[in-house]
Amino acid sequence: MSPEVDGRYAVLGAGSWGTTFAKVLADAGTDVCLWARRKEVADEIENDHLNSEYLPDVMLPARLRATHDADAALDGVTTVVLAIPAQKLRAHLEDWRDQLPRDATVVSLAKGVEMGTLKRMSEVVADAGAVDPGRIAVVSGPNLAGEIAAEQPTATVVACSDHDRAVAVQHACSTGYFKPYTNVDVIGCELGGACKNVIALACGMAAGMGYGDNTTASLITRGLAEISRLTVALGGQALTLAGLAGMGDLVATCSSPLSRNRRFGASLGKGLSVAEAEEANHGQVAEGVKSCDAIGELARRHDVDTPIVEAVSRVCAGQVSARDVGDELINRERKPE
Ligand SMILES: NC(=O)C1=CN([C@@H]2O[C@H](COP(=O)(O)OP(=O)(O)OC[C@H]3O[C@@H](n4cnc5c(N)ncnc54)[C@H](O)[C@@H]3O)[C@@H](O)[C@H]2O)C=CC1
Ligand SMILES: O=C(CO)COP(=O)(O)O
Repeated sequence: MSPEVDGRYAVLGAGSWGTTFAKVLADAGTDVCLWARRKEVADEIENDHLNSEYLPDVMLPARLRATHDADAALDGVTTVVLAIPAQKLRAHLEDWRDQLPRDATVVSLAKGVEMGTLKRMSEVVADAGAVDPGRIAVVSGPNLAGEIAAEQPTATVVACSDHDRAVAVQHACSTGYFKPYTNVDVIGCELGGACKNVIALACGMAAGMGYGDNTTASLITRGLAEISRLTVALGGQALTLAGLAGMGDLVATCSSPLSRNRRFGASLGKGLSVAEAEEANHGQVAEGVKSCDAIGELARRHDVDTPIVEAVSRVCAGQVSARDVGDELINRERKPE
């Protein structure tokens, strides 16, 4: 049975994207409660309609409720939205598994691949949360939280193998500034979101070294080729990557100074160490730094060539400088496009 379009939502995770997505839901008229790991963050959102740490300039809608109590947030919901960093999702889901309502749609916002298991986020949700894959949706697209929180027009993709569930989430998060499309290709949408973070690191490195738009465009386009090959090898659709969750997100993340992954790469390109780059990102997550190894390993296991991902992994592991790896990439074997 498909859920009600106007059901109750819990958003778990009150960082930049969780808070912004909860605002989108509230603005769409959806009944939504946001769970924050820290009590003071929940209290500030509930009482002052502000998340000063992640979105200091944004007044949140009064109808958006917040709590530090996950049980209270999950009570009676039809849809659970997970806005936790990729590598932390499993541990949280194991805690929440028994509280997830049996028929609820579970939506993953995270863009990553789990280290060690090499699982996509929907696979982690199925596994750690004991959720049937037909109930799992992902939201992915060119969605820099700060711009959406400022109500700048943006499109996205809600992907679920159960089209009715995708449509229900689409309706619940449609506003005058946020336009969701549906797709049934969960694999393609997830890989688009996870892999573009790694390509954004590469673009950041190039920018940090002083290179301009030709280098960025070359990395975006060859990155898209890597992501498309991997997606097809894993059973997704190449065409998905021509859409919002592929090219769309690559363009936004690889070009924007707001992207944490691009900023992290720029720090490395300027010669900072990984630890220094982390500090420069003020503790905010740059998912590609962790996911790059898992994506590279996934590609090797499926015999897919991903030279940019491999290059980024080696820089993030401190094995080689961004400049040396750039030279290696440009001097690779010449071949047809
Ligand atoms: N910020 C953005 O523009 C977008 C982010 N995403 C994805 O959404 C996911 C969440 O990202 P953001 O909200 O931006 O991250 P963030 O760094 O802004 O916030 C992370 C949130 O997770 C919470 N959290 C819960 N358990 C945690 C733990 N064990 N360790 C660390 N943090 C924990 C933090 O308290 C915080 O509220 C990521 O996978 C990211 O790639 C996707 C689209 C846009
Ligand atoms: O996923 C994002 C935009 O779509 C956010 O990118 P960053 O995590 O690099 O900021």
